[in-house]
Amino acid sequence: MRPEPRTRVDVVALLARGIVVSAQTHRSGGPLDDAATLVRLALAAGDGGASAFRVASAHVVELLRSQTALPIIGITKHDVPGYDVYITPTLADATALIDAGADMVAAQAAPDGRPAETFEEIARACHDRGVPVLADCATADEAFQAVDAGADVVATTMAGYTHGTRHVVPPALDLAARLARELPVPVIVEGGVWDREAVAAAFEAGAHAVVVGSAVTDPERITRRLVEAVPALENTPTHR
Ligand SMILES: CC(=O)N[C@H](C=O)[C@@H](O)[C@H](O)[C@H](O)COP(=O)(O)O
Repeated sequence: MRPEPRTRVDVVALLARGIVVSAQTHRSGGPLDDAATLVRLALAAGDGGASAFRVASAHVVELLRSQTALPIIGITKHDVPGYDVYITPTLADATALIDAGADMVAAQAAPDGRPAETFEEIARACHDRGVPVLADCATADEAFQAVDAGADVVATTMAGYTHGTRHVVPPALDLAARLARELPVPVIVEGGVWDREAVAAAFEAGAHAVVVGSAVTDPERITRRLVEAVPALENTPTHR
């Protein structure tokens, strides 16, 4: 369901004040590690009001594109030996996502370098195709550099997940608030949003949109969280 052509500005505007649902395989080889299943998860989230989707791999983008006109943020995830960057590390990854119909490409800010093209080169190539780029960042410095390199949007995705930010417990609302104050581009809160309070706090911090993944699309974690809340036997009321 290819939408009418959208400008970069249109795509960013379509995300405003929405919940973007990230439908990704959370465990490789798990029961949800299947493109058609992930697309159904995304579409169900769309029925619940998701304003856009974030999905991984050109194949999933293509399948989802055939069934929705809502904006799709595409990523690829793969390890590159010798580098920390794993979210859309190369231009070939970005190009494949655009060819598959992604409205926006998300790529990780990589302060320790990328295997081939720079973030700036990837952003320029996406812009040449009319596609905006989101920078998945861990720190304010990464976000500032990404914007200088052409990022249309920044997200707090990596805060708490890189060597230097292990102390951060997502959602990284302080980071989001600082970025919203200091950057000329919209800021997305992504990572660790599990409840309505976190959604409200993210928008309070100045978020343009909020990306929610596991809390919607990872039944293993959702279930484990509830299972862990079962009281120990001695605290359980006795039934006769
Ligand atoms: C750090 C990293 O690799 N984050 C990934 C980015 O695509 C996904 O694994 C997350 O699920 C996504 O960011 C949404 O976050 P949460 O699942 O916490 O709502």
